[in-house]
Parts: sequence; structure tokens; C-alpha cells
Amino acid sequence: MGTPSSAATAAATDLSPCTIMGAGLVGSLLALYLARRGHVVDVYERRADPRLSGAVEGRSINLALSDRGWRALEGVGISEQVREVAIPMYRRVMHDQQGRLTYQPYGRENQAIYSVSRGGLNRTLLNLTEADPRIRMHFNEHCQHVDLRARRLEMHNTLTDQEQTLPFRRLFGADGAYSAVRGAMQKTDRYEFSQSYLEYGYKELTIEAGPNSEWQLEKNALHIWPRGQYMMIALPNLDGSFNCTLFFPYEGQESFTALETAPQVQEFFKERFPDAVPFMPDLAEEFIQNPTGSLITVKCFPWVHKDEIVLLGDASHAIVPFYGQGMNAGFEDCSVLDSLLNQYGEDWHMVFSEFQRQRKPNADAMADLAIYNFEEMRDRVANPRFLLQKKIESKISAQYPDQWLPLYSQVTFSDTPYADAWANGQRQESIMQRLMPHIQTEADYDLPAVQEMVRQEMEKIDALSSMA
Ligand SMILES: NC(=O)C1=CN([C@@H]2O[C@H](COP(=O)(O)OP(=O)(O)OC[C@H]3O[C@@H](n4cnc5c(N)ncnc54)[C@H](OP(=O)(O)O)[C@@H]3O)[C@@H](O)[C@H]2O)C=CC1
Ligand SMILES: Nc1ccccc1C(=O)C[C@H](N)C(=O)O
Repeated sequence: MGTPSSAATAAATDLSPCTIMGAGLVGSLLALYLARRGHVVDVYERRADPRLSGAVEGRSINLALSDRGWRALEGVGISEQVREVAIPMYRRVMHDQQGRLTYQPYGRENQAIYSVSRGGLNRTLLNLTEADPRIRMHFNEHCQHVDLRARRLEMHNTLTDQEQTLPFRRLFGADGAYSAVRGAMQKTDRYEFSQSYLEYGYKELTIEAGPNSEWQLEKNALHIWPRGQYMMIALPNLDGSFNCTLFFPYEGQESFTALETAPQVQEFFKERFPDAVPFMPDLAEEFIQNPTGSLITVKCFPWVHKDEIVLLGDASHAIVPFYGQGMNAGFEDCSVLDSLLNQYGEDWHMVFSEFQRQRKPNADAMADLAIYNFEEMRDRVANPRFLLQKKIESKISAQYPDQWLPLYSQVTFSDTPYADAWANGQRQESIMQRLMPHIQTEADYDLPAVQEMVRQEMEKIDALSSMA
């Protein structure tokens, strides 16, 4: 296990107490970061302790941990522990309507995104917070109101029905997409806020483990059934099963409203996902019983109030799940905040204002990237020309590693700010649009005319970067 980077710089005395709202993934990781700097941390969470309440496993989209998330976990020395329960997924496996498979690697050989269960990761983080004497966890505490002026929280205990008012000195809103902390900030003058829902919802389903707990599809992959306007995906679990998610329109001919009865569900899946159905014995029951989740994007500004309150994770930037970056971005918030604390010490005004200055454009870019990846996953990955373009891009990247890293790798396997990755990616896409009409097969990449075009494009990239 690595040494926590921030522990070395922690001052043991005179640190202001910190209050975190929300003990989800971001709130729990942030508690570890702040405690390891020497702060006393109180964490309030409206849910019961998931380790006691036996939260149902397999009822949430599996997370895909990638480099930004791993780096943040390393920052508090817990990445090895998480790695033990994470399954590497090296590539996308696409299933067409006849059950034929095509493949797309995520990055170079050995580069992978990692499937982890949200509940499992949350429990691991909570065990670690509990082991730290500086952290006090308060479950079943619902924040009903934040009084910004008096710096007080109105809390309601959902077990005892008791109300209490608590003062805070420094408040970190990690209370998710429907944040109560943000809710109070929204009432201040000139507060910018927007939320939008996709016209799609999601339904969680299960591909069962085989008779000997074996995986019935390729284990180390993320499976996609792209169907143009909708898709199903599956991520592996440690017990041999897969968590499947159907992303599906609310309305229309093929939509949730059109699938109401068990025979309708069976019929539809048999036609559209025939190779998955034999592994989904509880399909119709799950489809009818599991709730349909909605898909929200939240943007807001500012993220800070004076030097007293800051929003992190979904509270400031909830995004749709299609890039698998929501948790990674929220974890990166924690490591960025920690490095700003290293830089500015207890000058919270500087720390908070730098935090939102750096993070806001990146959060906005990630929100756009997430929507873009939905179109890629549900539609473009089914197109052989798209897969050829990705192969050509990886050849360019191998030949010109200093000039070209594919967009997916910049987002997933680097710490390039999301906004820069998105801008680079759009530039690269326009180059590919010029190049691809000259390429029909992978071998065409070596044609002298194509090589010359690529060389000229690289020269332009060099010229641009020397001007920057
Ligand atoms: N794979 C999945 O299904 C999901 C994944 N995620 C991932 O996790 C990432 C990080 O999420 P994070 O920012 O931690 O947000 P989360 O929503 O995971 O955590 C916020 C926590 O705060 C609690 N909370 C909300 N309102 C209050 C309140 N008024 N008082 C006290 N507690 C409150 C929430 O409870 P409650 O949940 O009851 O609102 C929740 O436990 C997301 O970007 C996403 O990628 C998040 C959700 C689902
Ligand atoms: N975790 C997810 C949850 C829902 C939808 C997608 C994901 C992904 O991780 C997608 C992956 N990054 C991909 O591009 O193939």
C-alpha cells in the first residue's frame, strides 16, 4: 500500500473542522483526504449505513474505474485494496442482432478500465473512514436546510425523528445531483443553474453466472448491444454474473411505454438481444419490478460560497453515465482539492476559488463528452467504418506518440484536463474526416499517399503547438 501523499504535508494543529454532506463515493473519499491532512471531519448522510442495512447488490450500474479515479485512490493509499475487487475490461465487445461479435480495444495492450461494484466500493471507503479517529460518521441524518448566513444546518434524523441545528465552519457539499447544499446556494443572487434530462431512461437487469460460477460472456470486457437509438451494456461482477443496463427511450414505438407485460418484454428481447436472453432467466420479472432510472445533467456556478462552502462530485456536475467518468471526475475533484491545499495551505479563499476556476470548464467538457459517448456506444460502434477509423487512429498514435493520443485515451488513461482532451479530440476527428475517404482497409494506412497526408497533418499539429 502506498504512502498517503497528503499525510506528509499535514499540519497536526490549528486546522478548521470540516463538515461533509453526503457519504457517497465522493464524500467518503474526501473525508479520508481531509482527515489525513489532520482535520477533524463530520460526515452526514441521509441513508442508513449500507454496511448494516444490507443494501441490495446488483441494483446499480457498475462503475468503470480509470486512471483519474485510481490516482485519487492512490493519494490516500487505498488503490491496492480496491484493485483486489476490480475486474479489468480491456475492450468493448459488440453484439449484433445475430449474436455476431466485433471488438474494439480501449487503449494499448494491458490498458483497461475496471469494473467495480458501487456498493462494494462505498463499503470499502466507509470501513476506512471508520478506522480513522478524526472522522465521525453520522448516518440517517437528512439535511433539510442550509442557512448560509448563520452557517447552520437543519438536520432531521430519520430513525429517531429528532431535529437538530448544527453549526459549521467549512462545509463540503458532496450530496449528489439533488444536493441540498447547492439548493441553498441556488437562492443567492445571480446563481447559475441548469438541469436537463435525456429522453431515455435506464433499466438494470442481470446476466447470471454459469453453473460453476463461470462468466457466460467474455469476462474481461465491456459488452455492448448497439441498436441505433438504444443499447444494452453488461459489466462483469466477481461472482460470475454481469450487471446489464438497458438505455431505452421513454416514448415511441420501441420504448418503455411499449413494453408493459412479460410476454412483450420476452418477445422484444428475443428479437433484439437473442444471444443474451438465454443467460437472463429472470428477465421479464426484473424488467417489470426494477425501477426505470432517469438520466440527468446538472450544471451550476459558482461552486463556492465565500471561503466557507464548496460543492464537489455530482452536487456541482452531475453527468450522464456513458463515459464511465462520473465517479472518476468526482474522485479527481478530491485529488485536485488536496493538491490545492498543499499549494495554498489554510488559505481557503484561494483554495476554493482556484478549485472552481480549474474544475468548472473541465466538468462542462466532461458533460458534453458523456453525451457524445452515448451516440458512439449505441450507434457508431456498430459501423465497420468506425472500427476501421479507430484502428487507423491507433496506428497514427503508435507512429506519432508525441503528437497523437486518441480522445478515449486522453479521457480515460491520462490526466489531461477534460476540456483540453475534448478540444484535441475534436481537432483529431476533423483530421480523420479528411483522411478516411482515402482508406478502405487497415493496410491502406501504409500507402505512400496516405503516409504523406498523415505526415502533413502532424506538421500542422507541431506548428499549432509551437504557437501555443
Ligand atoms: N452507478 C450508479 O448507479 C451510480 C453511480 N454514481 C456515481 O458516483 C459518482 C459520485 O457521486 P457523489 O457525488 O458521491 O454523489 P452520490 O449521489 O453517490 O452521493 C451523495 C450522497 O449524499 C446523500 N444525500 C443527498 N441529499 C442529502 C441530504 N439532503 N442530506 C444528507 N445526505 C444527502 C445521498 O443520498 P441519496 O442517494 O439517498 O440521495 C448520497 O448517499 C457519480 O458521479 C456517479 O458516477 C452515483 C449514483 C449512482
Ligand atoms: N461504466 C459505464 C456505465 C454506463 C455506460 C457506460 C459506461 C462505460 O464505462 C463505458 C465505457 N467507458 C466505454 O466507452 O465503452
